[in-house]
Amino acid sequence: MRKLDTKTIIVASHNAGKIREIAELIGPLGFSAKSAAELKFEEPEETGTTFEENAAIKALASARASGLPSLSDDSGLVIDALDGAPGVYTANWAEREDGSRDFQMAMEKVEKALADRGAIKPEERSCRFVSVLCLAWPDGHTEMFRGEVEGTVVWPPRGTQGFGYDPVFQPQGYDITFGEMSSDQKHGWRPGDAEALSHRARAFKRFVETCLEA
Ligand SMILES: O=c1nc[nH]c2c1ncn2[C@H]1C[C@H](O)[C@@H](COP(=O)(O)OP(=O)(O)OP(=O)(O)O)O1
Ligand SMILES: [Mg+2]
Repeated sequence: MRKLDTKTIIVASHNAGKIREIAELIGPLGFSAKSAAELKFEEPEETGTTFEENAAIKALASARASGLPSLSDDSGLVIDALDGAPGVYTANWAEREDGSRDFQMAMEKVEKALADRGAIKPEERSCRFVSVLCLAWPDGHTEMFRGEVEGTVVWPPRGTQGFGYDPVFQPQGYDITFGEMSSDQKHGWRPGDAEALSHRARAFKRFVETCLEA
């Protein structure tokens, strides 16, 4: 296992919501973070069939382009009643013909798929958000960190905070969705805390414990 040996890190993402969340998580740790989007790096094709493969593709592309350690996130919503869909294809479900994204449409697709399967009761709508963070170095070394948070798909969508599918995801043990949470609440973690809430904060906590702490 390799420790992070620079104070500059590239966030290997083009998703503004994710970049903001990773910047919030990393901020208190004293790193300067720049994103692949800001640096105008080309988006690599996500040809993998697992979160790990896609996370590695993105982190390695950014590490090679920048010459700096790069942290990617590959994430998605895994719904039991849909046999794990949309899973690694969570972003694709939001894609329109012209390549732009529409998450309102994506959430409606999810709801239609669940209704078609007769999944109406909360216990029939169990799901989890998964985040795999990959830290890659320019020499090709990688470290992976996975975080998951269990929850339920709710309908209609609630809340205007967060991004993506947040308005339809209600984490287990809460009566509000990620869309109704402040980002601090959604992370549920600050450096030193023993627990985190979101999939991304849970994976990030592992990254901190593995690559930053002595
Ligand atoms: O906390 C989250 N709250 C709501 N929705 C989320 C979250 N985390 C992932 N998601 C959904 C939306 C995203 O579009 C897709 C991941 O797709 P994924 O390919 O990993 O990310 P992306 O294409 O949006 O950005 P990029 O690949 O440049 O990092 O799952
Ligand atoms: Mg992507």
